[in-house]
Amino acid sequence: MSESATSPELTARVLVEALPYIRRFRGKTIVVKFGGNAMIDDELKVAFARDIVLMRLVGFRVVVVHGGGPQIGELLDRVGKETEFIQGMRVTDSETMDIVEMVLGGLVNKEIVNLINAHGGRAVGLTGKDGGLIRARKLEVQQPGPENQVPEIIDIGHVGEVAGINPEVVELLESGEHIPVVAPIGVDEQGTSYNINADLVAGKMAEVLGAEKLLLLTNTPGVLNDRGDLLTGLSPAVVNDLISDGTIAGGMLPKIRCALESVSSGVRAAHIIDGRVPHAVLLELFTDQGVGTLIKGAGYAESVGA
Ligand SMILES: Nc1ncnc2c1ncn2[C@@H]1O[C@H](COP(=O)(O)OP(=O)(O)O)[C@@H](O)[C@H]1O
Ligand SMILES: CC(=O)N[C@@H](CCC(=O)OP(=O)(O)O)C(=O)O
Repeated sequence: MSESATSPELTARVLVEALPYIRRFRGKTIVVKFGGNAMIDDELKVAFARDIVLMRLVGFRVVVVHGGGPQIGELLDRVGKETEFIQGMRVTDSETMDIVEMVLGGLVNKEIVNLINAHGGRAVGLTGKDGGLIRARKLEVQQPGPENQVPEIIDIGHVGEVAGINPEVVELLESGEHIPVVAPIGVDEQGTSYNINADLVAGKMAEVLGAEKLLLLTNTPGVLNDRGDLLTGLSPAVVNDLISDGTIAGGMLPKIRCALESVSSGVRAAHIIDGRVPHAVLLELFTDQGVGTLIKGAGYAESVGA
């Protein structure tokens, strides 16, 4: 249905049907990760911004964490710098780190803030440096060697993982009904900057804030098997098998790992959903028509009445 194909009756029905979902999630924290690959279409970006504004206005405590991989790649390309990924992580030397910081903390962060504000929200952009939000440590990447040999640890530069999150600044913004928009850059005790995969930041943010839901928007319908079927209700054992046989690879690795970790640390549910579908966030939150891959945590309630 196109956005204009509505009638007053239909609008009223849709609003009434949304009521139980609004009651369920009002006052609860929803962390939404907006992936770089779902962020390249202007209309989708506007639909996303409107979804976020609506969520906040009906009383959900929404935190946006964004990526920007394709946008970083584009600028690196323009300046003639090659880039490489190892296990879904961008190898980041000092020069690349400067570009990452400019693109994520500058261009991408401010574009999202601007869009949300243009549609009536009150977004405030942050990197992990602001208010000491994200403490990082260098990520150790293990490259599996031949059988029975100790895996080799390889250095991929300024790539970090989350050592800690200080949620004070986010809580302060939320209490003023602002929408925090977080770029995945962290800093260690020495003040060194780190490029952190945005999925990892979103997962930890959801854990620390005790989120009801973690929504990871990406550019596929969810986790797919080797025949391209959508998989859902995945357990850690099944995920490990899918990683071992290479079905889950590349950018899906950090996504699925952080989804599993977040639900085992108290987040009620993590969803990997298709950000190319207009209003994917609203479809997930306000309807029973689950989209994408759902990973349930303890205490996940199946129905809105629960
Ligand atoms: N089993 C899988 N199911 C779905 N996507 C997969 C799978 N394994 C690898 N991928 C890849 O992971 C990509 C999503 O990760 P990524 O490109 O990092 O997205 P984002 O920019 O949204 O974080 C998909 O486009 C796909 O190419
Ligand atoms: C270490 C690492 O790989 N960092 C990512 C950060 C951005 C990101 O995660 O963007 P997407 O969500 O769009 O993939 C990068 O440099 O691309």
